[in-house]
Amino acid sequence: MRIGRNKLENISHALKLVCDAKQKGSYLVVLPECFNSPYGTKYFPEYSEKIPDGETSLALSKAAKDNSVYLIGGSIPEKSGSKYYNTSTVWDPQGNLICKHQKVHLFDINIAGGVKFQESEILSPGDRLSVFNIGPCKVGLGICYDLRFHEMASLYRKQGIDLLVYPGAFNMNTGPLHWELLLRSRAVDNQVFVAAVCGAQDKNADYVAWGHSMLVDPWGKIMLQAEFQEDLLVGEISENKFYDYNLPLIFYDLCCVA
Ligand SMILES: NC(=O)CC(=O)C(=O)O
Repeated sequence: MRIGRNKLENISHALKLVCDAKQKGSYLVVLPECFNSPYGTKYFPEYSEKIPDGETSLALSKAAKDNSVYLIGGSIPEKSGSKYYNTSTVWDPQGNLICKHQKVHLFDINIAGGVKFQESEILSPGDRLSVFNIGPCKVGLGICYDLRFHEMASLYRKQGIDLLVYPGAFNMNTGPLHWELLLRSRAVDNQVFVAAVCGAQDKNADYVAWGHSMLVDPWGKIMLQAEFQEDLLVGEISENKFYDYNLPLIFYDLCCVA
């Protein structure tokens, strides 16, 4: 998804994409990290909202209900009391909030000659895992930098999740080297599907996102991949996928008892 400076335009554009995704047969729709705001700590207070009473939450709830889909609303800057969080909300097809994940690992990075970013100068970290069910499919939720921490994915696996979802915003320094590597690693480590959704590239933004949203199967195979620009990817995951490969099935059983 393209993300600009106009919050209302970002929200209404996201709603249109949810509708398009439904038209293409989607049952679960995922938006990128910080989809209502430019990604930058100087923007977070102005674009932040209370959850679930803010305008973005209300719009997401209505979009989930109108389109009868499960909707992972990427993330938005959340204001809660005197604190700010980077927060993802999940809505069921009736428009109810069924899960909320506050980014646990804040993105503090300083690459010489490259990206410098310090989420912790504004944001507070979340302190818990976030799991929800879509019928028999159990989903674990993380946000961007969370995906670097294999321990977190492994804790999700121990809870029996089938799918890990990461709204994200990797950048032009870390994206080319680490995005695909980490997503495929989390999938293979844990024998689960991994879906990660990154905002589209805008070369004029302060923070230039990597794009390349991706769906990976439990064998580490890339099922779907976007490029730099906005795109709508629709894929199907099913338990039968495990039976495509003999070895992972054995590994899957081992993971279950580990
Ligand atoms: N934006 C993030 O939270 C993480 C990221 O861009 C990276 O790890 O690289």
